[in-house]
Amino acid sequence: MKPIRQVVFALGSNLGDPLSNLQGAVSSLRDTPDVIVVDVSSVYETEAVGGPEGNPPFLNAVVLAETTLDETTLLERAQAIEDAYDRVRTEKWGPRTLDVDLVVVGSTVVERPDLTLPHPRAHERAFVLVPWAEIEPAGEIPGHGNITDLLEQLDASGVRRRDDLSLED
Ligand SMILES: Nc1ncnc2c1ncn2[C@@H]1O[C@H](COP(=O)(O)OP(=O)(O)OP(=O)(O)O)[C@@H](O)[C@H]1O
Ligand SMILES: Nc1nc2c(c(=O)[nH]1)N=C(CO)CN2
Repeated sequence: MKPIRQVVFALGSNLGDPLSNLQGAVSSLRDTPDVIVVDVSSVYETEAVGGPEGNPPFLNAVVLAETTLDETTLLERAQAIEDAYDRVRTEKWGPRTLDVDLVVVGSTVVERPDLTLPHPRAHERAFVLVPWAEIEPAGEIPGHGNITDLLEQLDASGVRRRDDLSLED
C-alpha cells in the first residue's frame, strides 16, 4: 500500500480575479483523486516580494491535504491547475493569475531540475508561513524546523488577513 503523506500547497494570485482564481485552485485540488483537502487558510493580502516595480499585491492562501500521490504527480497536477487559469510564464516573479506551489510533501527531500522539496524559498516567505501557521502552528519544514519559530525571524508586516474574503473549503 502507498503511504499517506501530508502535502502543503501555497496558492498565490495577483492578476485577473485573484479570489476566484484561488477558489478555483482549492476546488481543483479537492476534485483531484487521491487528494483529501484537510484544511484551507484564510485569505491574506500580501505585498509582492520581488518581481517588477509596481507588481500588484497578491492574495495568498495555504491548503493542507493528505495524499497517496507521489511528488511528481502532485507537481503535474499543480501545473495543470495553473494552466487551467491561463497562467503564462513570462518574467521571473512577474504578475500571475495563479501560482500553485508544493511547499512540503511529508518529509520528502528532492533536488531535481523540475522539483525541489521542501520548496527552496518557503521558509523565508511570510506570505506562505503566516497562512500555514494559522491552520497548523506545529507545521515543520524538513531542514528548517517549526514554522511558528521561523516566522519569529521574519518581517510579516506586509501580510494582512482579509476577514472580508474567504475560500470555500
Ligand atoms: N516545490 C515546487 N513547487 C512548485 N514548482 C517547483 C517546485 N520546485 C521546483 N519547481 C519548478 O519551478 C518552476 C518555476 O515555477 P514558477 O514559475 O511557479 O516559479 P515562481 O512561482 O515564479 O517562483 P518561486 O519558485 O520562487 O515560487 C516550475 O516549472 C517547477 O518545475
Ligand atoms: N506577496 C507575494 N509575493 C510573491 C509571490 C506570492 O505568492 N506572494 N510569489 C512569488 C513567486 O512565486 C514572488 N513574490
